[in-house]
Amino acid sequence: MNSATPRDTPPDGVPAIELRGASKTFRTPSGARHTAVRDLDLSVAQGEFVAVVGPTGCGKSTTLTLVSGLEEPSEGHVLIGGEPVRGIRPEVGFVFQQDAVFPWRTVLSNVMAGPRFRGVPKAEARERARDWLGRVGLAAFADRYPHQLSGGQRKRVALAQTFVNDPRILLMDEPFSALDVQTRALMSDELLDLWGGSRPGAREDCAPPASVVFVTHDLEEAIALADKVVVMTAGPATVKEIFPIRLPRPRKVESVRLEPEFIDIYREIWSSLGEEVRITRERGASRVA
Ligand SMILES: Nc1ncnc2c1ncn2[C@@H]1O[C@H](COP(=O)(O)OP(=O)(O)OP(=O)(O)O)[C@@H](O)[C@H]1O
Repeated sequence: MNSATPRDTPPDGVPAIELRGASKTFRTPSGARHTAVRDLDLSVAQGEFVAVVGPTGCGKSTTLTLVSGLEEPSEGHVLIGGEPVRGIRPEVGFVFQQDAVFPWRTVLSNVMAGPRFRGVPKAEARERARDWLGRVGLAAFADRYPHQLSGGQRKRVALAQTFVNDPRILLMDEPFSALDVQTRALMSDELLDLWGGSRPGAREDCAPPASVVFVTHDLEEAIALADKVVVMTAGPATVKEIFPIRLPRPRKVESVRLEPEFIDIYREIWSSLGEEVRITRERGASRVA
């Protein structure tokens, strides 16, 4: 990460993100109440990479929305660095499935937009944007417009757009799910490089890595990327089980998934997750019937 903007990190031992008994109930258009998340306890340590998996519609995105400050919990607490979340915070970065680009701006201008919005002078913002475009392999594409890029290249722009702001917290909601399988694996490796490039011992001049919450439907992706995998229950979501992933880093997703240890942990997590997927399917079937 860019060492030009040192970030405030919470004191040692304070979790980067904490949800305590968090619940979220929405009012639907018909006026009914729908609980998306209930009594959720989750803690993400500083610099930790946490993947969240759960059946479709269970409440994973809602959980991210609570951490982002876009929504407030109906009950319970959401803390960042030990402080209650009130609104969107500048140290939080997002990457979603959809691209969040200005179609009328060049790639460089899109990557500069975040720092400019945060008050960074134009020349410095341009220099930082160029640096990050280089790191994501798009130095030669700075003057292109988003529609002139492939899906994988647009995702790289999204990563540059996010990392250029030096986020302390990184929230990712199925960021690679629209990509083909090979591009997806490549992007996962690139994400790990960008995130872990500043891990202690790797580059001592840089800030510690961001704390990541990565929502995905893909259990292989979750295990390959994360330090721990959180399995959510069928909706309303709460934490069912947490599995530490002790596969060594640095990892390459295509090779790590062939390790016997990977296959063992996959089986173990799937026996927990599969049950929730079945419950969700059965509910869907009984609603249709
Ligand atoms: N603003 C809202 N108003 C009403 N209901 C909502 C709102 N946002 C989400 N929901 C409902 O809350 C539940 C959880 O939604 P959420 O998007 O968090 O699930 P998810 O696990 O991310 O789903 P998926 O895996 O399909 O992406 C769903 O039933 C959804 O319809």
